[in-house]
This record gives sequence, C-alpha cells and structure tokens, in this order.
Amino acid sequence: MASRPVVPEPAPSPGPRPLSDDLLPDSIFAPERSDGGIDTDQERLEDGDPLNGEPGDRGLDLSSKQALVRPSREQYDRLLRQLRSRMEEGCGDTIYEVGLGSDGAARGLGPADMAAAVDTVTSLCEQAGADLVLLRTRSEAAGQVRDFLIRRRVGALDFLEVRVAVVGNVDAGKSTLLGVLTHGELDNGRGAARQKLFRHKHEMESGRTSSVGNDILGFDPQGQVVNKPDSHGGGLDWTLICEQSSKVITFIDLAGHEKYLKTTVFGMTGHLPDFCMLMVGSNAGIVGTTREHLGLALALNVPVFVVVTKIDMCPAHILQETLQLLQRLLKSPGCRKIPVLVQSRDDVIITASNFSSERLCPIFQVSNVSGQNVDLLKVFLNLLSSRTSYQDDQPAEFQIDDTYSVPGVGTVVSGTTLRGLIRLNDTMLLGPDPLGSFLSIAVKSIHRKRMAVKEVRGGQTASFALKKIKRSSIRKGMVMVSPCLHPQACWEFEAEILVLHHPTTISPRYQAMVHCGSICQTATILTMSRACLRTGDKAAVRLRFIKTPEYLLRHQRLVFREGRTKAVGTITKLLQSSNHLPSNSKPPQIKMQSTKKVLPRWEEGPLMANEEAPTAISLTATQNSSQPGKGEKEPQLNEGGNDNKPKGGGGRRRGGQRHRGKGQTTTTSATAPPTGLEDC
Ligand SMILES: Nc1nc2c(ncn2[C@@H]2O[C@H](COP(=O)(O)OP(=O)(O)OP(=O)(O)O)[C@@H](O)[C@H]2O)c(=O)[nH]1
Repeated sequence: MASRPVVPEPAPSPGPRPLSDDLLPDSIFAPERSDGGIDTDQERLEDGDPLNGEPGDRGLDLSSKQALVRPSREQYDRLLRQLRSRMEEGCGDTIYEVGLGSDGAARGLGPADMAAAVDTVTSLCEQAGADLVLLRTRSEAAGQVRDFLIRRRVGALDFLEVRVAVVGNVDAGKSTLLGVLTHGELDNGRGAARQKLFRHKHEMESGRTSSVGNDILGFDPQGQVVNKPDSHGGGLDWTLICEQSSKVITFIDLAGHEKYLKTTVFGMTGHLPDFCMLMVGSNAGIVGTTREHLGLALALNVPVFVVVTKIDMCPAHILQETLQLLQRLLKSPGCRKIPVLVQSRDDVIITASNFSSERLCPIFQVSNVSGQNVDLLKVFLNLLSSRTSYQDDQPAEFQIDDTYSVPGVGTVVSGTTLRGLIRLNDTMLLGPDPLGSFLSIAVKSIHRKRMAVKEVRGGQTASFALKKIKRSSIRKGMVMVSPCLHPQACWEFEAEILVLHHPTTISPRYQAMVHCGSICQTATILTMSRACLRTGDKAAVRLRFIKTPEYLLRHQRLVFREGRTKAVGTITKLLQSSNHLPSNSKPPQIKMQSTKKVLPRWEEGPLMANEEAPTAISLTATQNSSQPGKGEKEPQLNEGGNDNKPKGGGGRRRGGQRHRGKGQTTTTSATAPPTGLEDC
C-alpha cells in the first residue's frame, strides 16, 4: 500500500508531521491508553519508517533542519532521492515540511534560512518534475515552519486519481454533497443539488440512489477545483476537467437503502476505493445502514472518514449527541479508530498527512445548504493520495466492473487497472468465459474519465472499446490480463473467513454470494475446518462457484453474504477441480470465440507465483498467442463494420441488480436488514 509514512520524529527528510500528542487538535477523541496517553506510538512504529526506506541516509546527516538550508552536493542528491521515493509512496504527491529536524534542535527557521530552504526545495521539485504549493505557515520556537504539497507534474492527458466510495444511510445527504462538490452550487434543502447526479427516472422521482454512480472532482496543481458545469444543462465536461486537473477524485456514489445493499457491496469491492466517505445526517444520527457500511469498509481495510451533514438544521444538542455516538462507535473494539473532529485548515493538513495510517478517522461537519465547512472537505480531498501504487514493469491486470454498448463503437468494458501498464494496441487476454477460457484481444482505444488516452496504469480506472465480441459475452468479474500471466480460471478456492453475523449456524453446502473485486457470484461451502460456524467464528473453508469459474488471486479480500449473514475473509489457496460444470449442471453457454485448446495447465507455462499447484488436470485452455496470427483478423475498433452497428439499447449501462439475467441463480436476498455493531 502506498501511503504517506507516519514518522515517529521529524524525519531526516522533511515530511508529514508525526501525530504527536502536542499536535493533536483539542477536539481529538482518541481512545485512552492505560497510561492516559493517546495510542499513536505503536501506530507510528508500524507505519513510519523514519528514514523513508533509505538506510544509506544514516551515514549522512540529513536530520538537521539546516540540511535544506545549505545542503552539500551529496546531501542534495540524497534529498532528491528521498523526495522521489516519497512521491512514489504517495502515488504522485507528498506533504513536505520545511523548518523541522530530528536532531532535537528547536523547531523553525529564521527568515533568511527559510528563504534558502525553500529555494532548495523548489530546486528539488524542478529536478523531480513536481509542483510545489504552500499549504500553511506556522510559528515555532526558533522561527517558521512551512508545509508544502509537492505533486508530480502531469501532462495534459494525465492526472493523479483517487477513488472515494460514498456510503451512509438513506437521506444522509450523499448525492446532495456530491452535487454541491462537483457542481459548485449549494442545495436548497429539498434535493435540488442531487438532481444532476441521478441516473434513472425512478431515482429522480424517489430521490433514492439505486445504482453505483461515478462523479468526478478535479483539482488543478494549486488545489483549486476545476469543475465548471455548463450554464445550460448544468452538465460537466469530464474531458475538460481531466485536462485541467492534476488530481481527479472519483466518487463512487453508493445507495443508502438496504434494499440496494448488494449494489453497495459491489461498489465497495468492485470499484476498489482508496478511501471511504461515510455520511451521517446530524439530525438522524447513526441509523439504518450506517453501521453496516462502516463495517464493510473496515472489513475491506479501506480507510474511513466521516462527513456529518445537515448541521444547518440540527439543534446543537442533537448534533453533540450524534458526534458522541459516532465517537463511541469509532473507538469501540470492533473499529479501533482515532476520531478527530476537523475544524480548521490546520486540522485538515494534520489529518490528511496521517490519514493513510488507517487508524485515524477525520470527522467533518458540513452543511450542503449554507456551505459551511465544505471548503475544508475540498482541501482534504485534494490532499488524499491513492493507495494503489503503480509499477509499470508488472504484468498488467484489469478488472471489469461494467459493460456498455456504445453506438458506433461497439462493446465497451470499464473497470480498474489493478497493476502494470496497458498501452494502446497491447494484446490482452479477456476472460474467463464459462469454460474458463481466455480470449486474445487487442486494445484499440482507451478512455480515462471519457478522455481518450494512450495508456493506463495500476490504480487507474479506464474503459476499453473491444471489437469482435458481444457485450453479452462479457460479465462483471471478468479480467483483461497480460498474456505472460498465463491466467487460469478457478472453480474452487480456500479462504480464511470470519463470520460477522449469522442468525444460526453455517455448515457445509451452505450457499452465499461471494463479492471479491468485481466478482459477484454465489458459491457453495464444500468443506470447513470446523463442524459448524456461528457469529464470531473463524474458519478455513473451501468454496466452489456455482455458475462459472473466476479469475482469483491469493490474498484477495472477499465478502461472503446472504441475507443477514455476513462473513469477510481472505483467499488463501486457488484450487482446480476436475468438475467443470456449474452446480445447476446446465451445460455452460459458450459465447466467446476463442480457440479452445485442451491442455493441462502446467504444459502451458509456469505457474503464477501466487498460485498453488493444481490438484487435478485443468480442462481450462488459455489462448496464449500474444499477437493475432497472420491468418487471423485483428480486432478493429474503427467505425463501421457490422460490429459497430448501434445495438438495441445502445449506450445504456448493463448490470446492477435490476438487470440480472433470468438464469442467474442466487440465494442472496437483496433486502437484507442492517446488522448491528457486529459488522464492525
Ligand atoms: N438542510 C439540509 N438538507 C440537506 C443537507 N444535505 C442533504 N439535505 C437534504 O436531504 C435530503 C436527502 O439527501 P440525499 O442527498 O438524497 O441523500 P442520500 O444520502 O443521497 O440518499 P440515498 O440516495 O437514498 O441513499 C434532500 O432533500 C437534501 O436536500 C444539508 O446539509 N442541509
């Protein structure tokens, strides 16, 4: 996970301020330790590497605040390396503090030294190809300390991307806040701001979100919002936003109503959020699905921040009550969070610098009607860094979370690049189909946030137009991966699971929906390490998908749910079974036109490092050709041709619970009532 390190002392390289007690805002609701202090030291030791992973720095004295004032050539080179590594860890940006050292000297620099240190940092940024923005200046014992945001410079077709899942109970104000943030207009208290965000007629009529929505908020290098809705329809030009932005926040707007819980779980697992924004209506408090959504974020290890809305209409004592309840919930043993009430720009910078530690939980209080504190939230969002580090040299993996039929273009898949680099014209393997096969497919056009680009990297969402394949042959949960991975589909796997809630006992043959990445399919428990499982039990279980094999990875997190039953876990082993028929034993429909070669998998290439040796010969065949053969027609994405004919219902989203195919059997009830704190 790429995160800004939380360092125990002011680091030799200026960096995020440690969350020491004296820096904590008065409003902090930290859980108390036995000695009465705040339990952050362990946190710092766990997350912070005081030398930023550069043991070599120990030999050079960078610990003095003067290092930035008059660095030697060698010190300068070290500082540059540190800065680059910090930006890499922060997926493109980092918060840098000038005027601090770790040698025990008093904090702060005089005016002349500060000017020299800022010159050094400016020069380092030039070398590293980054922009420098002053966040704040504060006075300390020996002079000033300044915090800068340093962000990698991006080209017109590039931007840093952070995904934020927006969850919370019905009417918490999720869609309204997103409307206010992305359209820059305040709400009227009767739902005006959310109207532009709804995607379905029934949503406009009921005021309820039912699908997974995507909204974007762009920031320029100076941290200013670039979203400018057009003056007529109020629409947003995503391409323009992306061109002008150095960072784009993608909000994954999820439904609050329990009846859409399956869609919400899918949004949390399939859209790979970096952070979760839990919304709470101040007047309603912790009600409905709030606990359930918080529990889900915790189970998936997604750092959470809370936004309490409607403070304009909430009596002071009710607001206090809500904040106290929230504090108690976050500090409870199930959550183990450190809640921090954010009330000023200083609080924002401190919490943002330390946020990816996962323990800290900033709480904002906003009004979508008066706009109070909305600016603080914007500053915070601009300072968030993606948690998915990208390394271009890894084999590419892309998970599909939606499919579309676009008139004149054909089939389009959207999703998230998990790792690696995918370039225009690359050949990828798409699958698995119901037989576990992967089809070789060329990438002919790539869009990021509706903007045509030439490449996409790990951590970035994108859509690809695909030729010669019907939209109906592609489903959520499929992947596009680099051929060198020799992908294998898997019917069965083992997982360590923890049962968060079940009304009675779970035993073998129990079926529930597995959510894992963008996979969403019912699976049966074949065997368990215990005779039966009750709420709170942990066990190793062997599961089998009932319909089609899936592409899984070891160590992936999963949610296993059915009605009120919920379990979370991690995949520990991928297995291959000799039974390749779905549990309903209907012969699988083969729609993809890949060449099926029946080969035992170990003849095809080496096992992936993260896979176990197969227990049986796989009938799964992978079309291994990385380039289409001479005689083969290369898939084209150009306009024209049969595949480009507008399909019926072209341009509409597919998927979502309401569109589930008839044959899809599932035991999942979408009307699961919320569970209690056991979710946390
Ligand atoms: N007075 C006031 N009203 C607000 C505020 N935020 C939201 N509202 C109102 O609260 C109602 C519900 O807001 P929504 O944004 O639809 O709530 P939601 O959380 O998106 O609800 P679902 O989409 O059903 O999950 C709307 O009528 C908004 O106008 C606020 O800060 N102050």
